[in-house]
Amino acid sequence: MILPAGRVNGGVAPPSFHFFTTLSRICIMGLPKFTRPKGDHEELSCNLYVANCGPAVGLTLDGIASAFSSYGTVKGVYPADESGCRVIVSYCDESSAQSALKALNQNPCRDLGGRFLHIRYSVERPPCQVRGTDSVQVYLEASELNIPGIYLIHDFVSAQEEEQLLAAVDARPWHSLAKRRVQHYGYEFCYDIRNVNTQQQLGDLPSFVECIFEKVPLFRKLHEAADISLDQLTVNEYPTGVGLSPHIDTHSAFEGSIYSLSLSGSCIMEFRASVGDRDTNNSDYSSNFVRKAIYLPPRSMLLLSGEGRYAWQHYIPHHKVDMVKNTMIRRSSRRVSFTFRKVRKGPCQCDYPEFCDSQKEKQEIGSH
Ligand SMILES: O=C(O)CCC(=O)C(=O)O
Ligand SMILES: [Fe+2]
Repeated sequence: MILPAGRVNGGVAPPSFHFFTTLSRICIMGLPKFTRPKGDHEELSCNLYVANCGPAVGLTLDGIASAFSSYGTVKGVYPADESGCRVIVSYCDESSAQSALKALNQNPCRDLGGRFLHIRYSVERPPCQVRGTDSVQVYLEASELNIPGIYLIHDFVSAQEEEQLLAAVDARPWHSLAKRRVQHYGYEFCYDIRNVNTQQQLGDLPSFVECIFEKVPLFRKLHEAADISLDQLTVNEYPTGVGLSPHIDTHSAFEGSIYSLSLSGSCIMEFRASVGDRDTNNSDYSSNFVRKAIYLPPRSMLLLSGEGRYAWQHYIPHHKVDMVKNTMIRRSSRRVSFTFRKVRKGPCQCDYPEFCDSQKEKQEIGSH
């Protein structure tokens, strides 16, 4: 089923929705109006910045509000950022905030399971940040992204198929990378050269992926080249909060269509493309890039093709909580993705030479 805009995960609340809140009252573009003070600034305020506290450490915003209400009337509790472990507690008056800070800062909080809180008076976020320099609009539908060649189908596999696919990979050996685990089928992907060794075939893709292949033609309605034969599979297992650095899958390694199925947990995937002059000394994610993001719920299948595959970098931010349409979605204990690709046998001849290692190589040889 392809999901209509405005619903998350088929309208069914995933477990992480226990931890969501509406931020629109105090947020602009997803960033709260109040933030952590810089240095040792200690000016009395009705708003407290509370660290080591929030949905990512198992506390609900309601539970936090209730614990802080012992010291005065709490107007609201809001995520301070996307980490899920820092909140703003807003009181009606400064004296309540002062009492709470004195009682709870660096002390175990009995009403929050004995948790040690780190509390400061909060300050107003500078106006440039309130405008949201680091926030990026997260869409639910690929069509809203407006990047040619990117498609998403929700509920691509059933909950039962998801369970079977996870059981199948969990019964096989994982290979540990620094922050996540992987399995490779068909051909091994070598991270040091960001390419595959085409001389070394690992065998056919395993039979447990047949239920996925049967449904790939569903993409034909969206994209005419959808029935390409895929021969390489990388399974990634990301623990909570682990993401993936910005990259374009090497053109010379894989052909045009890349499919990625999300299982077990959700994440947001961001896309970025450089605009104007690129400042090579500035590696800041938000500088000189146009950025867009899409929410990938469990059981959804993403297709990267054309411009979206060849010219846009994709990556998964390292967040424990994703902000989606003013809703906080806590990442679950793991996300497992199945990325299917077709190994390229000759050089890439795409229309994006600027991003193409095959065509750059040719230019370099030509200029010698
Ligand atoms: O986990 C995903 O969905 C994406 C993986 C990916 O981009 C890659 O392996 O190149
Ligand atoms: Fe990728």
